[in-house]
Amino acid sequence: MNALRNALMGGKGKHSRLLGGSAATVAALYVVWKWANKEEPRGKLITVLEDVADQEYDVIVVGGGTAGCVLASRLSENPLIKVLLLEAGQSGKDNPNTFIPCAYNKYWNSEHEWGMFTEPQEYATNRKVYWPRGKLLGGCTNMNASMFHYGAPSDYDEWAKLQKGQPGAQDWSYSAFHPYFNKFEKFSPAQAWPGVDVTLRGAEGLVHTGHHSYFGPYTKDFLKASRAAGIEHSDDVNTHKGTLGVTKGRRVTSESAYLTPDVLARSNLKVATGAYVNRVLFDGVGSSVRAVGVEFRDATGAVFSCKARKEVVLAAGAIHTPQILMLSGVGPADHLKSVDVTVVADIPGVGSGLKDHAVIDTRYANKYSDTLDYLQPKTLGHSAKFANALLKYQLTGTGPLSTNIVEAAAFLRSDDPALFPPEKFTAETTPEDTTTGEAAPDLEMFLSVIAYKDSGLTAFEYPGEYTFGMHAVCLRPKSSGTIRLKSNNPADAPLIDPHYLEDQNDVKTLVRGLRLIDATVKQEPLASRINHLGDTYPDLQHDLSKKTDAELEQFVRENISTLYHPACTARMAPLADGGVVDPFLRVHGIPNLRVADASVFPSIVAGHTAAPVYAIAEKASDLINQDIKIL
Ligand SMILES: Cc1cc2nc3c(=O)[nH]c(=O)nc-3n(C[C@H](O)[C@H](O)[C@H](O)COP(=O)(O)OP(=O)(O)OC[C@H]3O[C@@H](n4cnc5c(N)ncnc54)[C@H](O)[C@@H]3O)c2cc1C
Repeated sequence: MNALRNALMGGKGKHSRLLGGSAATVAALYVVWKWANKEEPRGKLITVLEDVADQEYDVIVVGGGTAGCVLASRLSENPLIKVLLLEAGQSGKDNPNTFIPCAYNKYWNSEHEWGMFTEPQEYATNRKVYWPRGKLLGGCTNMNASMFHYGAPSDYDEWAKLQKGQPGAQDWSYSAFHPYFNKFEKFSPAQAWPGVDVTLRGAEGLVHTGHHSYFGPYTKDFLKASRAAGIEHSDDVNTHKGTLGVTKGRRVTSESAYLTPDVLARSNLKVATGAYVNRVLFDGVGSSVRAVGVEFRDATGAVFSCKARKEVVLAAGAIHTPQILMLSGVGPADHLKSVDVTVVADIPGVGSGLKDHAVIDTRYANKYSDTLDYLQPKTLGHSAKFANALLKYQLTGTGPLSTNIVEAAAFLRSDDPALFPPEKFTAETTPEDTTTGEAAPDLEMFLSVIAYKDSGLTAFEYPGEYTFGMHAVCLRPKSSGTIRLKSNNPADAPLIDPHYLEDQNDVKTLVRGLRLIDATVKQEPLASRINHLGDTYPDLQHDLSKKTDAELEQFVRENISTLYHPACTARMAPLADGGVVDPFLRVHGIPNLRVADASVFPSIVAGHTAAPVYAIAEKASDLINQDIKIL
């Protein structure tokens, strides 16, 4: 109940007030009443850590996020395997910020979010960029934008190639890995989008996907304007060309999909929340080092441990997995020594190779009052609209609150001559081809149902009531960064340094993205939407076409933000190539320590990252089952 009240009234975040006005309060009370009458059983989550400490398990999974819930659920299907899942956060299942698709930014700066910022970014005017990450069962699937995307097939063929013939390498090629996407997915076709080939999509999985139930007029205009700008339409979310949002009205998280009450009732599975893992414990030296357990703490700092008979699997995400590895003595020896951590295995690639999708956000004043600015009410009119939307959502699970904020997106190539004709775009402004194949993108463009700045953390200057945002994403960044330890204290957040825009190619790609945004908003029917009263506001970008490339570059450097897709910090690759795990996801030299989350991406996919993480976790569960041989 508290969670619902916090969500509606804005929680702790300084810019997270969602509801205001008396009409909205009536609706909120109604929702509270409905809510009080429909709580589901929570299953057996363990919050007193003494209840799981000092015991032995076959497999300990560290981090109950996107991948961790899949692993715990799949591994415990075998009643003979005793599994422990340790998650720092709490359950997100009953939190309205989780299940209302558009409410995810209400988690920003809350107790359920890690609240991290990057180091000052040298090539981005020394700004620290906010990096929200879920601290909840289900991890970032509680707060992602629900855009469901397999990524380009050739991205996975590249993954296989980067393994350089190690055993198991070919199992990561798209044809071999694709069944794991199908395994987790349950796709619901929609009449309005007949172009999806359902035979390529999963039908029996636990994660429900489909076209979004809310699709506003501004998004229809975006699709028409995109076509007029030369972008081909695609009904299928999972080609390189076009994509539309996902779940129907209610968000699916890896917790809600995989840790159902039936799964939690299994006697061989324990799921502990509020458990912060400090480090992996080892036995042996040199080539005989084995993971034998983990040490963890509760919120008061009390320390516990437990033993792993067979394996420890790290699934703490692309920031915390390398942190835990390094705190455990697995990482670049020089760095570990510099923070007084005893080296167990010198693996230079740990925490290196960090990639993220950088995004540049632009803002437009909307002439019509149909965008969803009232999700962050500024006026009484907004509050009344919000109350209506809330009521509709509660009664039907549909309507504006079921938007995922980004209802459509385009995946493109920055060297496409149809979009960037050579007579207008010179060879020197053309980014190098960083894609994995002709049918793979390096640029994404999308429209948001409300304009925002800095992931919504800071307000922008424009007093008008209705806006929309346009955004461009660099999908194949050449810049690459690091996760490093600040100290050997596990409670210290790690140092995040993505080196945004260090490589000029990323800047060129984003400048092209801005040119494309400009060309698209100039097409009808989007062009007619723009309210020219906003032309003079510096925080709106109505004037992109008047800017030189140098000015656009400066705009990119001053405003770059994250699309929240960090990956590649414990890469699957040969040790000599900076790899951390082999194609069986085993840490090089420590065969019973695995990693299964976004850290292991050998290279960043040119798309959204949740789907490949689900698929990795499904595959990892099979790999572990095959190896530990408990029949
Ligand atoms: C705001 C936002 C929007 C996004 N939008 C999209 C989108 O629309 N589509 C898409 O495909 N992807 C999106 N993503 C990215 C996608 O959700 C992530 O790439 C993916 O969920 C990462 O999964 P993971 O298992 O690697 O990590 P996570 O899901 O982050 O899981 C890691 C888990 O480990 C826990 N943990 C960390 N440290 C410890 C510790 N020491 N002890 C115990 N537990 C620990 C965390 O609390 C967390 O639950 C978005 C992400 C965010 C944050």
